[in-house]
Amino acid sequence: MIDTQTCLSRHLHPSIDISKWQRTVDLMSQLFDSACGTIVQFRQQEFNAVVASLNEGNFLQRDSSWPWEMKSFCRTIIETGEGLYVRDAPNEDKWKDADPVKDGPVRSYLGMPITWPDGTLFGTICVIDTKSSDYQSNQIELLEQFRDMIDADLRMMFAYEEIKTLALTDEMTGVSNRRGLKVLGAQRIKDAKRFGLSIGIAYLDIDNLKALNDEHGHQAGDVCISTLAQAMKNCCRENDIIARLGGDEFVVMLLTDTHDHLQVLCQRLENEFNRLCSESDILSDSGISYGYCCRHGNHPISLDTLIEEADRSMYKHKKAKKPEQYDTEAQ
Ligand SMILES: Nc1nc2c(ncn2[C@@H]2O[C@H](COP(=O)(O)OP(=O)(O)OP(=O)(O)O)[C@@H](O)[C@H]2O)c(=O)[nH]1
Repeated sequence: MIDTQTCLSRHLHPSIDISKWQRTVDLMSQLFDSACGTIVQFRQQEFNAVVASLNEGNFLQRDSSWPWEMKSFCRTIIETGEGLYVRDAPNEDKWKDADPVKDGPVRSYLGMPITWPDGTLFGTICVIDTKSSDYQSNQIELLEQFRDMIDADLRMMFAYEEIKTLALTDEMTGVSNRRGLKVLGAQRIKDAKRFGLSIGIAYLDIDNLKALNDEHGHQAGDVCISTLAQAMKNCCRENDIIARLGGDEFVVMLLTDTHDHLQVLCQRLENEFNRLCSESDILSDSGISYGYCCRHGNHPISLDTLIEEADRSMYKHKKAKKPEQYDTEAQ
């Protein structure tokens, strides 16, 4: 999901062509013969100009901000959710004492609300001038067209994030899938190096899931898999990456400063899984095997190698639990 509180002028979104927004506001100032065309985001009690027209004489710059508390035209649009046209602000009782008029150059304002696809307000698109104005209805319609274009871009941004989430998330459990782990994990490896920490991988595998499927049906197996995901969500920190690699195999990737931390975490995960399973008749005999590995961020190592190592460590644990089965298989 998209964070609608992210400042778009400082954190450009890959789905948005900001040069198109810039061209739009430049055109606005030309077509309205105005001092300023701008697209403004409202977030965290603050207004921020995502783009501002580059014409000479524009008093507003990209990334300029002003607070909600200030009496501003954009604030009125956010409060009412409707467009606003003020032709001659110094001569209108309601506007003559507004800060941009009283202490600033603003004489005329035409603005419309821009809406996120979930219905909340993104901000405004506006034409601001240092002289009074008398725009015609087709000019107002033109601004509505520009507004619709920006609304459509925001819909695209939502869709992009939704598709990205779907591509990187395991549908059944809501944790990352293997692709998600690769994308998020690459950043964690960089972080480990930068902060002088170690990367830890814990590898978890459900015991005897096949038998559970055979005895109680595939749905019971699904519940068991989801229960392990839940146990991991309950025990891990927000910054840890939880991923389902496939089937009944999961990993947690985390930054840590001690190897011992991983043993403690795995033990906690096992206890939590057992606790959740003990609440269900079908899952009461379920268990997990785990293994882990840890490498300092300064030692270049691939995520795949770390996962393989943690998998081998898990395999040892599993083999120790049921040596007969694994020794027979090896022969
Ligand atoms: N219900 C369910 N079963 C799955 C899913 N994905 C994989 N499985 C089954 O989970 C089983 C996992 O196999 P293994 O890990 O090799 O075997 P296991 O029975 O868990 O035995 P050990 O790991 O040796 O303890 C297989 O029978 C798969 O068919 C799933 O999404 N849902």
